[in-house]
Amino acid sequence: MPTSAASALAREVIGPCPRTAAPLSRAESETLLGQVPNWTLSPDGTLLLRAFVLPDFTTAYALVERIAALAEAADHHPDIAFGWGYVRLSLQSHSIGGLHRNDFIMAARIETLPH
Ligand SMILES: C[C@H](O)[C@H](O)[C@H]1CNC2=NC(N)=NC(=O)C2=N1
Repeated sequence: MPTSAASALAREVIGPCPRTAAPLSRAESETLLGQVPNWTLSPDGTLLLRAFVLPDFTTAYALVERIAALAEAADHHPDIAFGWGYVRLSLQSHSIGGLHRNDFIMAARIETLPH
């Protein structure tokens, strides 16, 4: 179950991310991670990562489809790798080469999906 903090984050609006916006600092990202505890930061702090372990290929693909629909609705898209029994996600705000609050909102929305 998502935490209530994750649910609140999931309801925030994903807004524009100007190229001039500063990426979140590691400290800011670590604070937001508290609201999406299944996610981790890449070592350089520029990516927000999540791995799902699933029973088989069809279940993994079904989750990918749900994530893709959410991403299209939000116009904010994770990189997705999947195969038999796994889905791996990587989020970044490409225009700034790092993390923005939008990435954490998207992560929280993904946590609301059944899996
Ligand atoms: C024009 C369009 O809004 C942008 O290319 C969007 C699309 N989806 C995106 N997804 C992600 N994860 N980061 C982005 O910077 C991004 N930019």
